[in-house]
Amino acid sequence: MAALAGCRAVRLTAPARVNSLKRSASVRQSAVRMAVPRSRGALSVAAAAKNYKITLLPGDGIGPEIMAVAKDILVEVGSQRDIAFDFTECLVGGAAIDATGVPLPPETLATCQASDAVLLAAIGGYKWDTLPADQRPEQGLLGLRAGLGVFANLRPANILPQLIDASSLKREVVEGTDIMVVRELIGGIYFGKPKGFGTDEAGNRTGFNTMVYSVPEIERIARVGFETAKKRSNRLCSVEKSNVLEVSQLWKEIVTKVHQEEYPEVELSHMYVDNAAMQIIRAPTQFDTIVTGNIFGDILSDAASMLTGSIGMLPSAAVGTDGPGLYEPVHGSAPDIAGTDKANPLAQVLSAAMMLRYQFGEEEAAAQIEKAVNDALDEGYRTGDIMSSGCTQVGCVKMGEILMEKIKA
Ligand SMILES: NC(=O)c1ccc[n+]([C@@H]2O[C@H](COP(=O)([O-])OP(=O)(O)OC[C@H]3O[C@@H](n4cnc5c(N)ncnc54)[C@H](O)[C@@H]3O)[C@@H](O)[C@H]2O)c1
Ligand SMILES: CC(C)[C@H](C(=O)O)[C@@H](O)C(=O)O
Ligand SMILES: [Mg+2]
Repeated sequence: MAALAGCRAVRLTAPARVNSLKRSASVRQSAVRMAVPRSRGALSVAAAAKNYKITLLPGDGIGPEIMAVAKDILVEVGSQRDIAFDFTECLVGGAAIDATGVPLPPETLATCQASDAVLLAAIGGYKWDTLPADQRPEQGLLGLRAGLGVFANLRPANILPQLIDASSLKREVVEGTDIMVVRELIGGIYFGKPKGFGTDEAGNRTGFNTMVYSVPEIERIARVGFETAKKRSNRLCSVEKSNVLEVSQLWKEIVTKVHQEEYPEVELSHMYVDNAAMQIIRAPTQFDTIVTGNIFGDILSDAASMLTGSIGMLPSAAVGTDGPGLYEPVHGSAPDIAGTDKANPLAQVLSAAMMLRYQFGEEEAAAQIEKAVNDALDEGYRTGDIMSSGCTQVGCVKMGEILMEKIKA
């Protein structure tokens, strides 16, 4: 491909297999029809049975360290399964600001939009913290989510038995936790207008944002919530603040309508967000699937992450009705440990597994990666954030090597 400013093509192709029939292009799938891959190409013969175009966005802080691990794992799994990945690395966030002056260069967005999936690490850091809000690295991430139309963010928080002792809560509280937060990702207070700074009648400076949702925006995320719940234990909890906010009153009304008209078989409950934050800590196993708005989902998914031992364990998938999804850890760029080889790469690696499963329907490849993670934990390997007594502490690079051994075994 032609070199784009801020983007670098890295072609990593699996060994040739002559005479193999293949879907020549990659497969995509929609948010709601996640289990049903849709072929975009005709049958033909080529080097690898499948070829997926992936944009890699290492970003800032620990991003490049954890992305390196995930990329190596993908290449190895791909070569074992006759899958070729065409990787293109692009700049986003602070790295893009430094190189181009903006957090989301047009080349980066165009490359992401033209790919089959986007794997992001994290953006942000101290260096850019003093920039005006509209020029910060975080705007790159918001622009990317909006530009890809990925309105549904699936953030699973399930406790792995090996990590129960790494949770800050008691074993009997967290054991059995398996929550899926379905967070609306491209609306609500993050994107509502008007927003900005002003002056009130008394001459005081003000800052303001608008939390707004339209009926179609609520309907589409509600459907993802119900579909997700149906594939799990058929229970959906809609979280809002309808005792105070009009936007939440509409949210509750529309979720209830979609339930009655389209998903009466799913058990629906409603909860105020402040209570939900408390209940997630008090008794997390009461939750199965949660559907909520942008900012509430941001906060609740960080809270849920600590049930599992560390935010360094939690992957996520952001999907729209069609086109490339965005796969990223729930955590940020962890500037406090960047460059020290202390980062836990597992959320990034598990995000790559989610990409294989949700975007491409590569269930076996995804499960192979998840098993490698499980095996490494079973053998007692831990990064610092999930360390418990009796385990072996390793850095990011070493954890990557251990995963690679498991994948190759
Ligand atoms: N999706 C994203 O790119 C994303 C998400 C959240 C925050 N951020 C940005 O990241 C920067 C730092 O934000 P923050 O400190 O509030 O949140 P953070 O998630 O980066 O870090 C919070 C704490 O968790 C630890 N941590 C996070 N990920 C870890 C990992 N993989 N392994 C080990 N420890 C890990 C960090 O060391 C830190 O102590 C900010 O600029 C913020 O805007 C980006
Ligand atoms: C960095 C920030 C814009 C982002 C968000 O608020 O969505 C982050 O906290 C997340 O959870 O992905
Ligand atoms: Mg967050």
